[in-house]
Amino acid sequence: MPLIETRALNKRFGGLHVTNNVDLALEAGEVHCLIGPNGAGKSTLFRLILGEHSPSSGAILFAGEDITALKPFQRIRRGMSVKFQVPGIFKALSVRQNLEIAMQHHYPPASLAEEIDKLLAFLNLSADAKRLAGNLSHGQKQWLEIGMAISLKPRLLLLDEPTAGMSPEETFATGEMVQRLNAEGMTVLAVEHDMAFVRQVAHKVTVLHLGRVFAQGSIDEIVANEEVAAIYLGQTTAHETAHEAAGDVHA
Ligand SMILES: Nc1ncnc2c1ncn2[C@@H]1O[C@H](COP(=O)(O)OP(=O)(O)OP(=O)(O)O)[C@@H](O)[C@H]1O
Repeated sequence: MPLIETRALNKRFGGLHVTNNVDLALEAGEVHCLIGPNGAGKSTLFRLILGEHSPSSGAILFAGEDITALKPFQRIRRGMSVKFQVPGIFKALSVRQNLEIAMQHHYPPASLAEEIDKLLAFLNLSADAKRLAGNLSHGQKQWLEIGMAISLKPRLLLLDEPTAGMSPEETFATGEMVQRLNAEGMTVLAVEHDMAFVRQVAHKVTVLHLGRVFAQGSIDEIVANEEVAAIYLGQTTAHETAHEAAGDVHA
């Protein structure tokens, strides 16, 4: 049984058909990346899964249970969590205080400090625990936000362009975090434009185009798909990436 599944999901904004009959299923333990050109409907699909939009028709199932009518907080309670692109951290508080706010009602006082220490280490933020969140680098702010999203140990983590604005090194470190979370059993759905990140983490890739599922498969299948290249990656990039995947350094 998939952990999260959309069935014939549709969303219309007036005359605009933004989500068109989308069937998407993630098995527990999967890292799945959602890609597609601007305006393809990625954010809308995300918000439907999270319950911030209600679909025009279709259903969403979480661990087999129909959650289509549930509010976002009810979905979060069942084990979903999201990190949006714009950090929602408290800039005037320290890194540690930010995590305390996210975690204080969910851990007994005796173990809270230790849990926060573990999370800080995971986020590569131990040395920055006392700094004001507003003074962190862009990448560190994103990691703190990821920390707040994973602090309650969700079963499904939704990431909206987690590496936007990051350096290649920060992007790679973020990919490692996702891999470690996944190794501990977390299922991850990420909207992402950075193909290096997608290649690093994705077990499966879905390409959305004009609100529909346009293609689905492994990253190698996706970059080798010429129709995908035509709508999204650009012919040259796709061919180069396909050659790289084949180990052809002269491409
Ligand atoms: N609340 C809304 N009302 C009307 N139209 C909307 C609304 N939200 C999104 N749209 C439209 O739906 C289409 C898909 O938008 P969406 O943001 O889901 O795409 P996206 O794939 O996430 O794009 P990007 O990569 O640029 O973020 C766009 O044409 C957008 O203008």
